[in-house]
Amino acid sequence: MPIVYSFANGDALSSGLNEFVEKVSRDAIADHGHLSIAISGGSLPKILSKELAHNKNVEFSKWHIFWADERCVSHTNADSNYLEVKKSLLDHIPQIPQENIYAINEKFASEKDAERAAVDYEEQLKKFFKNQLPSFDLLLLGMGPDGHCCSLFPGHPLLEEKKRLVAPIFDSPKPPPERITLTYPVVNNSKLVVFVTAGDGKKDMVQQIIEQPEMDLPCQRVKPTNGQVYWFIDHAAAAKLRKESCSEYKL
Ligand SMILES: O=C(O)[C@H](O)[C@@H](O)[C@H](O)[C@H](O)COP(=O)(O)O
Repeated sequence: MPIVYSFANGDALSSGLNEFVEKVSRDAIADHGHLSIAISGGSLPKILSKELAHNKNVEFSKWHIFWADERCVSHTNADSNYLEVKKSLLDHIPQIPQENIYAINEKFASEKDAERAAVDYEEQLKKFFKNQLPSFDLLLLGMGPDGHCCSLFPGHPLLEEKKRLVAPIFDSPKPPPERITLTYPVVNNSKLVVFVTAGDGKKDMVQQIIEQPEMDLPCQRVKPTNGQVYWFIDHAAAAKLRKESCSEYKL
């Protein structure tokens, strides 16, 4: 069962998330010397970085940063998830070694060659995870208004992908159409998955995902084999949830 934390507003949400990520980072570094983290696009990078970008208690030099999904555009294009994380987070944290930042191959992305970009990104994962099925310490995901996460959209054949670690998508209903995405075998091998979403526009979908598990929406397929799912949301996004669906926030 996912654990849902609802915060009074956007600032409180960023603050709770910052504390949580600091703890996950400390625990992972104490356990195996680094934190492997994958981050989605959308509104997440801004919510995440608001406090985290200035957090002096995090050993960022031990971070390895990946993307949960990425759009096939150049690194300087406004649609780039890499650019968004760079601007909001990485540019403020010089301690993260450049070689620990695993962006999509810019050549393939600029050429909109999602197939080669996906193969290349899968190679990056295999290298880092020493040919084992990747198991991120922390996967941070947004939730789309249709219940998608990463670039895994309702009814799309990619929901059934079992072999590839990273898959191309050419017909994303959310623009731009060409993207790459982690697949469920990787998503569900993560140690922790945290969904982050905010705002009134998300309240119906949050309610369906948390309280109507039979709907089989992409976010509901996120069930890590050996990991926990958390939802960090604001009161506006939680407005239609029953009180019992939310837990009291504690570290
Ligand atoms: O690159 C992307 O488009 C995504 O990674 C996508 O999965 C996003 O996280 C959700 O669509 C939520 O986006 P919002 O938080 O902006 O609604």
